[in-house]
Amino acid sequence: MAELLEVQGLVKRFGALAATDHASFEVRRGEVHALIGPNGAGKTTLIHQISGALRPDAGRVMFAGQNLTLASVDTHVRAGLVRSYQITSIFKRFSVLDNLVLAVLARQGGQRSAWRVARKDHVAHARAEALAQRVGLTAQLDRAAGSLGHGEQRQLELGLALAAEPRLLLLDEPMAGMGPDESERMVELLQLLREKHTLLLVEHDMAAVFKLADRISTLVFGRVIATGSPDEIREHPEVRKAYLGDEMENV
Ligand SMILES: Nc1ncnc2c1ncn2[C@@H]1O[C@H](COP(=O)(O)OP(=O)(O)OP(=O)(O)O)[C@@H](O)[C@H]1O
Repeated sequence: MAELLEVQGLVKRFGALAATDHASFEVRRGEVHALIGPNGAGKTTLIHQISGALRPDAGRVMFAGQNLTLASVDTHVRAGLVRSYQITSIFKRFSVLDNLVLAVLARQGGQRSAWRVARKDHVAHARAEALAQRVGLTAQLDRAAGSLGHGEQRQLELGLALAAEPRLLLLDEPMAGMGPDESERMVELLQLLREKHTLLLVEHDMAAVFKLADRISTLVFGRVIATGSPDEIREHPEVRKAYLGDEMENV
């Protein structure tokens, strides 16, 4: 089966407002899938439901054949569905290396004997260094995480998410608050990550989305009105009308 994630008719109501209103789309194994839409369309609410942070009122989340609709965030992470960009997960006074080591150890779970702990520590350090290299932070290993620039902190968050060995990585606005250089570096990094991971990203930076995505889903008023290739989405009359008029001029 090509689909890794199937989002089926997700509904989330806040009082009278349906923030997601029977939203459905699928993410295929190995693709970069972008979720776009105007402010308030329900993108974050949808990502929260997919990652397990928010319980849907109706609908289903199927991941690799497993029904995760009502499962906890931990269960999602164990299944390989991991959300990045949780700035709180960085220990700002700890070094980059220590942050990554902790993330690797958290993934490995508890072991008892001192010999095992020592051996695990050695392996964890090696993994942490490899992760730092994957996210472009090898030169920053000993720096306190809180002293990193904004873009570098986002790189570290990616490294922390990768420590969980995700099959699907959810990225909520990875370019937010970045200048053009930092954005470009993040696009390059995501291009590298796509070789090993399926990515689902919510992003307002349309240049980045159209550069990276294999397929794009457009959310308007809580519903997915179109899913398609970048060319199909660019030309889609409803998408242009609802969202992309101004945003699309340069893509
Ligand atoms: N906890 C909440 N309680 C009440 N209303 C909420 C809550 N969370 C979101 N909403 C509302 O649900 C709608 C969808 O919000 P959401 O943040 O999911 O949209 P979004 O597409 O991510 O927007 P943006 O692009 O601006 O981040 C909005 O009208 C928002 O005000």
